[in-house]
Amino acid sequence: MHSLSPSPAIDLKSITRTTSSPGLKLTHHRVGPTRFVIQCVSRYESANSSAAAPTTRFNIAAGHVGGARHEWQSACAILASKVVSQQQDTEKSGGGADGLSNVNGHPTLDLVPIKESNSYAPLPKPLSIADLSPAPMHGSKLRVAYQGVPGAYSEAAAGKAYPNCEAIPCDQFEVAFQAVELWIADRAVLPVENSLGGSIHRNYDLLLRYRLHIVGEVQLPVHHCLLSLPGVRKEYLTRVISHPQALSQCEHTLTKMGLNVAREAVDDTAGAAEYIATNNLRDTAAIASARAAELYGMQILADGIQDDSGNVTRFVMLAREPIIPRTDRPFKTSIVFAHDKGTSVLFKVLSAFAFRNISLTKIESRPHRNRPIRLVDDANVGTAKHFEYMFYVDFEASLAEASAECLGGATGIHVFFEGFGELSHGYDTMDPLIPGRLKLAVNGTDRVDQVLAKGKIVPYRNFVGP
Ligand SMILES: O=C(O)C(=O)C[C@]1(C(=O)O)C=C[C@@H](O)C=C1
Repeated sequence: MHSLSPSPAIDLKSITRTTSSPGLKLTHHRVGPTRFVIQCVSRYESANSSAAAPTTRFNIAAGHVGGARHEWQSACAILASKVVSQQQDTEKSGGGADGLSNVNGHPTLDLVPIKESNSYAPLPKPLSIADLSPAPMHGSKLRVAYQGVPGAYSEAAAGKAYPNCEAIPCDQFEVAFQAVELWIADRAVLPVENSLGGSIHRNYDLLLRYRLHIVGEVQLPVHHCLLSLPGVRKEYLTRVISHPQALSQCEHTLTKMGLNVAREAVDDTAGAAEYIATNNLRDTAAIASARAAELYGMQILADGIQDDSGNVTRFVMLAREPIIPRTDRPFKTSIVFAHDKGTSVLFKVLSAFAFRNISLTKIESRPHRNRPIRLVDDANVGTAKHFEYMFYVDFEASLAEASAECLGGATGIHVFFEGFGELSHGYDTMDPLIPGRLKLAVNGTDRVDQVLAKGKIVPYRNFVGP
């Protein structure tokens, strides 16, 4: 599996255009093969080095839920100035233009002409009021980032969440977060859990690192197919590749089909199909959607191979701005907290919800990044007694409702965040209280708002079923 770790910051480096893989034989022409690739530098933040680490490709093929590629080009207007300034930095530092003008063998998309070193650098385009509105910046379509390539379930989820949007594929979850933060995309739609495979922890962790807000959710029934190159029979297969969630969602069915062959994890389901088509692999099958079969010229060897016909994935819709909590319709709210007394007081915290008749719809725990282990002998040193966690809780109430608003105040328990990771990317604990931040009280005496501004709250839009 291709992943970024540990938590690199990604800077835009260049924008290039590629054409479809030469080996790929498409049997149709629905998807134009041009793809824009934003190349990023992953800056690994270690104590002794801020050196640029290996580059990360940021794939953006425009508009597969709708929208034309040239619109994407204009959508990059603001980014273009950043690209150019970074190019010039590189040139100044002796890096030359090679790495930028020829990335992975692909010619650069010259969005902005590169000037001679003695000419004026292009000034950044000033933001206009339109740039600051939550509406799409360029053109009429909302641009929605998702992880994967066209044909991925996440692309379908983006289309379900925002019909007629321009879906923007990203090669990693983190890139989708970055795309929204950098205004390349207006929204991101990312999976957080599946009814068979469980939570997608990576996205829970990323929610804490980035300043995006959950503004809604969609549920997508996931119907898997087993795909191979045309003419390939099941008996020829030595390997099945797919996204790890998809592999786990089909495990029993594959075994029942007698496919006791190697399983290999790749970044996304449709990417697995694309990989097989590109490399003409006749011994490998992919688990992916029927749409991926169509896009990459694959045959469907078996349909509906998920272990449970009710296989559903829940995706969150992310935006730069939170929605304002209201009471005119049912709301769902999501919070994440750690407790200074540790995990042992979890029951007390949760009882605050029970006392107010607020239903919890999900609780998820993740390791506490800053204090993963609590030492609890007399001096609070010595033997590790238990692990510490952060808790993600979804509950059915709007923060505008009195019951939820006074939630923290009534717990009498000090619930707070201790800065998570890089504050520049995560939540600034010194931020003033803004709508959408949890108001939790501290033992009745402290200034509630100030302390509770440390809590992160991400309200959902009204929850509507699948
Ligand atoms: O690979 C894809 O097609 C995805 O959209 C990713 C993903 C996931 O991350 O869980 C989404 C839905 C399915 O459950 C399987 C995979």
